[in-house]
Amino acid sequence: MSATKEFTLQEVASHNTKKDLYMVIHEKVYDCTSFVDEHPGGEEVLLDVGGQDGSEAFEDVGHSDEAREILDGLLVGNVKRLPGDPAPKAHASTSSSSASSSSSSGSFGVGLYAVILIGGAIAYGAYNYLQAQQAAQ
Ligand code: HEM
Repeated sequence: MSATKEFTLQEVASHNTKKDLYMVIHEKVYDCTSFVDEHPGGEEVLLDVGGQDGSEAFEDVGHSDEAREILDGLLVGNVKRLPGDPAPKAHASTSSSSASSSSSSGSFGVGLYAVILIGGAIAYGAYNYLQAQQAAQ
């Protein structure tokens, strides 16, 4: 396997049909033609990103290690960025979105505790008040 071949984005973009399907994932070029019919997620999603950068789509699904091994087998080369080409897609989106979702669930947990504590304090205060009222009679 020659993984040293370089493809420009324009070259990758010309391989965008079911019978000839390349895609870029994390700056590497993969020939997915033989895999289209076998993809457990269906051929449609692969054709959608055919000839383009599928890094985000691939990572958003949270593919398994097995999927990454299959990907390794489809490698045909590296991306050659020319001046004026769009910058590589950031990989950070998955980690930042998971961080923000975990922090928001964290603050929900704190809010829940606050509601329980304040509710408890009010109930305790009301109980004491009623006791004092009864004692005064
Ligand atoms: C050549 C690149 C790709 C390979 C080798 C690949 C491989 C796989 C494999 C092996 C699975 C089974 C579950 C797993 O092991 O994670 C899977 C599931 C899936 N893939 Fe991909 N995939 C590729 C690209 C994509 C892209 C670009 C998308 C776009 C959204 C996608 C969407 C999905 C979805 C939605 C599933 C879940 C199917 C289900 O569980 O019903 N895949 N893929």
